[in-house]
Amino acid sequence: MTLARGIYGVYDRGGLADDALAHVARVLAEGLVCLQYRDKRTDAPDHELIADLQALCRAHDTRFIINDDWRLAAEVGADGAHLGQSDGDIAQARAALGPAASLGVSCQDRLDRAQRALAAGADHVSFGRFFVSTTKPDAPPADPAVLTRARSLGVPIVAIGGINAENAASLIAAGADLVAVSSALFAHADGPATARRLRALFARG
Ligand SMILES: Cc1ncc(COP(=O)(O)OP(=O)(O)O)c(N)n1
Ligand SMILES: Cc1ncsc1CCOP(=O)(O)O
Ligand SMILES: [Mg+2]
Repeated sequence: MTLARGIYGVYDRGGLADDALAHVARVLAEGLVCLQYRDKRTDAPDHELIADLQALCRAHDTRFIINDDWRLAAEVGADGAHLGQSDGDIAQARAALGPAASLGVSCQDRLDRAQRALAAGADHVSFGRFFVSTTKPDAPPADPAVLTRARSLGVPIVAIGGINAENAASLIAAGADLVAVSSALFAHADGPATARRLRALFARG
């Protein structure tokens, strides 16, 4: 299913003091296209938390996406998965998740990676990081010009990395259809206000 333009939330387990579901609900109430569950702390998925997040997403008409592990995404009936360059086989993921699933792939600043991902079955591609990220400090930097070049691919383009309400406009202007945001939404008390401001950027067209 094609992702609409807007906010792509990344709920990162490691960045949160606790699993503040009430905060997540307030952010979702501002209108997110999708929410990714990302947990780099353990290989053992927290099924209770996943179920809670999934239920919140359903209630807010937000697609629920699992990072790294397409098997887990299939097992819990998520709406999709996000795979990095070494997170498994994209064609296998598409076959397991079905044609309606949202399947995204990280391409850093490489259009050739995006082309390969789309040929293998991805339906959207992600570039970045564009700004310094506390969530993934070692992510390699990318130039926003890649977003403009990626428009030629004709699929939803996601930008990620250190994005907040102050710096997102430049990435949207460069060609991003979605901004993937973690800490500015989920590790700060003003996350709901940030979501409101980000949405307003997309409403401008
Ligand atoms: C929307 C989105 N884009 C990129 C990433 C990064 O994925 P990856 O390169 O596999 O790194 P990890 O997030 O797994 O550390 C992402 N998660 N989401
Ligand atoms: C997963 C990931 N991949 C590149 S940057 C990043 C982290 C995004 O989180 P934040 O919005 O807090 O920088
Ligand atoms: Mg990954």
